[in-house]
Amino acid sequence: MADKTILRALKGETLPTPPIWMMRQAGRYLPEYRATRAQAGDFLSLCYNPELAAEVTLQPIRRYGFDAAILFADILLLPQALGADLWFVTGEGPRLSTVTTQADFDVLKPASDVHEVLSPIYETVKILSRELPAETTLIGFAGAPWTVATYMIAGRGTPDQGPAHALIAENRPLFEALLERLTLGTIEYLSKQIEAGAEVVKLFDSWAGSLSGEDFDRYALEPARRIIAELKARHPGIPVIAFPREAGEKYVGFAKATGADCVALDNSVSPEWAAANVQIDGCVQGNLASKHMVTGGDALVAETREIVKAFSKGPHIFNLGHGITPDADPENVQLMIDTVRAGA
Ligand SMILES: Cc1c2[nH]c(c1CCC(=O)O)Cc1[nH]c(c(CCC(=O)O)c1C)Cc1[nH]c(c(CCC(=O)O)c1C)Cc1[nH]c(c(C)c1CCC(=O)O)C2
Repeated sequence: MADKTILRALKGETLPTPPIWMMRQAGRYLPEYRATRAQAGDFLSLCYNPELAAEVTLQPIRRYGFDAAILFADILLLPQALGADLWFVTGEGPRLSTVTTQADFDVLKPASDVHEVLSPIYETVKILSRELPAETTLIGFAGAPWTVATYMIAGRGTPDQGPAHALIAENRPLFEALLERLTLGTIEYLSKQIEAGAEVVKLFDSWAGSLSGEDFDRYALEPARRIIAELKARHPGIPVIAFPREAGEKYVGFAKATGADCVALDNSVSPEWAAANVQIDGCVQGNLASKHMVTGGDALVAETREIVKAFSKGPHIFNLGHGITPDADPENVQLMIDTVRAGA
């Protein structure tokens, strides 16, 4: 069988129509997701139930025929596997026990111990690799160490990642020890996802944009480089997508410096700029503003066409610039897909 379209794009092939999938494609905007989540009880129970997690992963594939499915899980399961407490407050978001002192750090488990908690996730991957259509690529993922550290240090999401920056200023060795534990844990976690059947893995560094200068290189770029090098040593040829969200100018050269096969772009950079400055090095993914999934109409169509056209001279995977939101209209998703597949 010819390679799946996403794998071809990741190898650097320019396709007549870009393959497409969507961040958070299994999510609350879909009535079938809300029904399965209710059946599971709550979000974390859904993540740790392999049958139901596989079911929600498959829902957007059945409804839309996306070219890729992304494993249904969360970036905060790794801290939980390292021993942090994790819970979700409805309407607010995640809460974790915090790591701000050496004593907090000392109770965390070693990276090699994460599999006990995470084994249901590997089971979900196994189910999916059996049940997905032959043409659909299975993407595994993890949070990048910096982004996961920001949640572990603050115990919640923060607008400016202030607590993590404060820890860097006050106790850099402790911050770096936490980042190191997360780097090793991420390698373990993604390695097992690949062994279970993930064909591509993606590193989500949602808060990379709050790092600047040398801190960006040390805490966003360098951990990504190490994780990618180790994964490729263990699993030769495994493609990796890196998403240093809101990296701006730092998107330039990021793939070369880290060994990533593809850089995912948020919608704060224009597709014309990114084609000239980032896609020259290889595959890019992105970058339609997710607000169009709420507002739809002519603006959605025009913007989608512009992105397809801007990236048409090189390898491109169509996606949003960030996750789809719960208030999105499922019909707008169909309109985006139809527009991409109709060509620019
Ligand atoms: C920062 C972050 C998290 N999780 C994730 C990130 C990085 C990407 C990003 O910036 O969006 C990544 C993530 N979260 C989820 C996935 C599954 C795969 C996918 O569909 O893309 C992925 C890849 C499911 C989820 N993760 C979460 C949901 C919603 C939970 C629900 O059903 O109530 C889903 C579908 C919950 C979650 N999980 C997290 C937050 C802040 C929240 C609450 C915010 C919200 O409610 O949207 C942490």
